[in-house]
Amino acid sequence: MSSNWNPKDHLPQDVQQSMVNANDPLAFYQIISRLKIQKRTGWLDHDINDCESIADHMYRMSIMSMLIKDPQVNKDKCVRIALVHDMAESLVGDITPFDPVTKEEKHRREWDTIQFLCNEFIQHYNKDAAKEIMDDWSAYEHVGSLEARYVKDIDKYEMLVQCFEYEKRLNDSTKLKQFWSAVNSVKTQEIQSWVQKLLKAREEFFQA
Ligand SMILES: Nc1nc2c(ncn2[C@H]2C[C@H](O)[C@@H](COP(=O)(O)O)O2)c(=O)[nH]1
Ligand SMILES: [Mn+2]
Repeated sequence: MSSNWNPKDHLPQDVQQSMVNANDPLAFYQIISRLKIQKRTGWLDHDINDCESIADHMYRMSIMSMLIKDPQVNKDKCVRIALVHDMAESLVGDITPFDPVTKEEKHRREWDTIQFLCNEFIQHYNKDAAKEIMDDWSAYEHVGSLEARYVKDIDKYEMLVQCFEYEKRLNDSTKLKQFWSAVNSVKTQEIQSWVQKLLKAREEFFQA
């Protein structure tokens, strides 16, 4: 059953729709600044309070996308998809698979939010950019292209690299074990090869 959750109710205090100015994209930039501040819930739920932000996660994903070797893949498209895929979390927040929000409700909130950002903010300044961002976000959400498939895999891989970094800091290979089930979600051969190398590095670290 969907709630009455609405993106308009979650705008930052200093940003209102009334501030939208066709010649100034500032209001949108103030909304997405939330991504730089909002920490990733999965780590907070495991008491890692000085953890990465949503923007940190998307930044490293975009760099990882630049290193894809598969000649069939448009890497620039992957970089774009990586940079927009969690943009709706600026208003929705970072919902984990363990939060009491159904997949359908999470999708509805994120879909309503990306539409809101594109139609009520970005479009007034740059119509083409609004369409491109909407298309790139939708490609990720529906895994609508080979590029989206790679970015879905890199989303999980980046999380696992971050997980290993926290495990090394804590010198603990059990506290964050839950995250490693994501290994099975990685479908492309190239990113799966990155995952296997990561698993080997983790095994060696905790065997030493
Ligand atoms: N507690 C867990 N949290 C998890 C797990 N897998 C992902 N997550 C977290 C990571 C993010 O905070 C959030 C969603 O990430 P997206 O990049 O997909 O938006 O969910 C897990 O196994 N356990
Ligand atoms: Mn993500």
